[in-house]
Amino acid sequence: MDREANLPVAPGPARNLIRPTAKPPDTTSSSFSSSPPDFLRNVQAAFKRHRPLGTGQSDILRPRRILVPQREGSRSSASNVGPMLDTKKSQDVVSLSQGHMAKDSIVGTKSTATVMGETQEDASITPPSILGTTTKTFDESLHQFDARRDQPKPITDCQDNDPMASLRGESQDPGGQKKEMEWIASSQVEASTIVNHDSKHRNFQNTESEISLRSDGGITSLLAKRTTAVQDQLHQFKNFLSQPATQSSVVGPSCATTTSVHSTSAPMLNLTTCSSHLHRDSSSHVAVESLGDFNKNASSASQGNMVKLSNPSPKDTSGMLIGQASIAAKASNSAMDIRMEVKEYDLSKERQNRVPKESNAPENPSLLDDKSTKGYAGDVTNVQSQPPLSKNTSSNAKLESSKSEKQERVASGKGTSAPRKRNYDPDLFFKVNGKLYQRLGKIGSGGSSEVHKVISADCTIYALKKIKLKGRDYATAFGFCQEIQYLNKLKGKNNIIQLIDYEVTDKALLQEVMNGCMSNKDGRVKDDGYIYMVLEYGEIDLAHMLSQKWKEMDGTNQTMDDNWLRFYWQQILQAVNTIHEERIVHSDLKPANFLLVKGFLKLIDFGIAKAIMSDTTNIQRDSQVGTLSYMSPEAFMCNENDANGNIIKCGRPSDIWSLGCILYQMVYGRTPFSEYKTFWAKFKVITDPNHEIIYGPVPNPWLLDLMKKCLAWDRNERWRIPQLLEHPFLVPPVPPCLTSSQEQSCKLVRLIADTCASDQEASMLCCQLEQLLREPDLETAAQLLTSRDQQCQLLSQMSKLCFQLHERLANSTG
Ligand SMILES: Nc1ncnc2c1ncn2[C@@H]1O[C@H](COP(=O)(O)OP(=O)(O)OP(=O)(O)O)[C@@H](O)[C@H]1O
Repeated sequence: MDREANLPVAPGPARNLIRPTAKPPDTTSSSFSSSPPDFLRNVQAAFKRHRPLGTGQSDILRPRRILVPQREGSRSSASNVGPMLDTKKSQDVVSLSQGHMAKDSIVGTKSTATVMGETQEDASITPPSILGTTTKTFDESLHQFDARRDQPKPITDCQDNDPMASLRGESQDPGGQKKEMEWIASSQVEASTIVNHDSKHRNFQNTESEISLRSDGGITSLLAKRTTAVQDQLHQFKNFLSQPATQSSVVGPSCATTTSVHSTSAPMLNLTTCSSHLHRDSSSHVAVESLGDFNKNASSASQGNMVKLSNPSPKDTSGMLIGQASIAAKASNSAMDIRMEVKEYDLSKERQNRVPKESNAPENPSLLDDKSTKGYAGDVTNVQSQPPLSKNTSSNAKLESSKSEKQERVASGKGTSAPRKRNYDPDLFFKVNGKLYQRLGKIGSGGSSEVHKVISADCTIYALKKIKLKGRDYATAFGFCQEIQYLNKLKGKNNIIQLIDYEVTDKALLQEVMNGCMSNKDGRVKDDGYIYMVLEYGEIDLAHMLSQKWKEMDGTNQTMDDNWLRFYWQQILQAVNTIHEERIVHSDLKPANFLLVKGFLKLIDFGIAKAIMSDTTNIQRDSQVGTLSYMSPEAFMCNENDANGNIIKCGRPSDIWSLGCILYQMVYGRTPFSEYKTFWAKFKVITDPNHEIIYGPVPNPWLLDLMKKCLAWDRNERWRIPQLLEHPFLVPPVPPCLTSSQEQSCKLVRLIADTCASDQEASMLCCQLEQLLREPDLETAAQLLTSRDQQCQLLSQMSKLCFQLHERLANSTG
């Protein structure tokens, strides 16, 4: 299904827009300049873009993209949070290898991903700031823990009765009473591992673990036997938190909006998110709620399936109970619909509220530690710790992990005897250039990569793009590395997503890219190499913003608000202008590649961008690239000969066409060729110079003109961005003072328009006529008085419009 097909359709008459009629593709004619064999060759080559790993390789050095019929819908839906929706997944990304016949063809099928406000996973979590000293203190605490953990501890199998108890927040003390969990931080655990127990397949996308930090001094041991696994956890936290924190001031004292995740992505609440409740309902939902709601929810939580977590008092120095709880193996992936909610709360207020409540807590750390040690009778590991909230804050903390895989490892003794190769769990963390980033959930996956939401040690949320190199041919890997180059080049440009850090594990490959040459053109990357890119995090992409906007307007008579359009269109233009000025052609412009970061659109995904050589204004691509619905005619025919025998090249105008498609979609809720469903139909109609794009009526004729300026079939006729930025739609001309006769004429036309308001086409004609009367020519008004031709042209335009209007009205009344 077309990506745009997922978008809400603008109601035709209600919006006073004429929907372009779905014209069946003309299968008999094509303007494509190739001869028939060439045509076939092109088309076959077009299908060759998908190169699964391990297939035959090319000796031509080129970056390639693969056709992605359907992307995984990792972004879950919900209603109440600003969503980050993965509309992009539903798009066809097509790369057409030029001049190569391919046996295997991939039809540009479209995904059926729903895009209408369906996710809330990506609502940003804004953690509270952490003082550097806090981190240090926490680190010290971990050291203390490290010292103690080596001492033998009795292991009690207190969990066997109910392995879910911990997850649900039920600790089973000797009296059998359930205890509340006072403070929790959750981390991911492999749901699929839990469910399937497939030791080979360690796909942690569907996982979630919980690490809960308890300040409840009365909690008895739940998890004592997993001391070694706990050590792993602590090591990870220790490493994570001991990383230099440079940007903690970025985040404010209030933390976290709401996050909801389904099984494919499981964002975790980091330790510094302070306080939360973990709620798991009977249908396997896990929710983390704010402390602000703690009391409110206490009663319901105590009725079974809720784990409550709260921020310890700042003065409360306490021990850290660490353990792991296994998640019941009976849970299935499909049933594992994990939902975490972290609601914003005011940390200082929270502290004020909590202090009296916890006034009974021992203030002497040693006392508490002592008590903890005694109280848990060696069943648990106690750590005198200060939580990372403030330097005066500490907690009884209990870390729980429900990673059954790890438990197995620990149980089998491997965890303790095997030498530790890594000091972090790769399932919970990414390490880029020595810095750890904790996984919060998978944002999505592109044709070649997967992108994760992560949090750094200084509590900043980033997007981490991970590209697997193994098995890819070197040319492709080379292309991936080039994205880094472009992003480096675009550093500091505020309308381009910023690359914070990166690592290419295959250093030789990166070196070659940086040197601009590639020695190993043949062969595939054998080593288990990856590219990691730490990027600014975008909250929502334009595709989903659009779908939301249309959804809001659904059922109303409104048309797309001109000011909304102007606001974002200008940002889109400026972003693309930035790269064009740097002589970079993006080649895959589409709404999904514009991300909203702190209220402004930024351009992403330079995976197939190309630099324009200094001696030419166009680039000759080795492959044709883009996403079908936004691909320019020349992108389909790249490197072919045009009617004049010139080689067709893709340059900046190709991006302008894509921008025209985006604007069209912003105005009408669908792309210009959305009615042509198959690759073939699109190919044919887009490459046909005689095909007329149908524009529905719009209240502002400048808007119509703007779309036409971008979607001119002839690339030389398309406007460039500097012109577009000055277009009257963005910079409306001061309305001229009309003469009385002009005013009279306009009134007359408006009268006619009023009488035929239900006839959209007639309304549009009236609109255009009035525009001509008000300001005769959109482009050459200045020349009008001096050019007889222009005057004649204007008159003929007017008479043409009058004639059409006359015909229209005559037909409708007849
Ligand atoms: N910085 C970011 N912040 C938030 N989400 C991001 C970020 N970068 C990428 N994404 C999301 O991750 C997904 C894939 O990203 P991206 O487009 O960069 O990958 P790709 O492999 O190049 O995709 P494709 O080539 O298929 O367009 C998209 O859904 C995109 O919205």
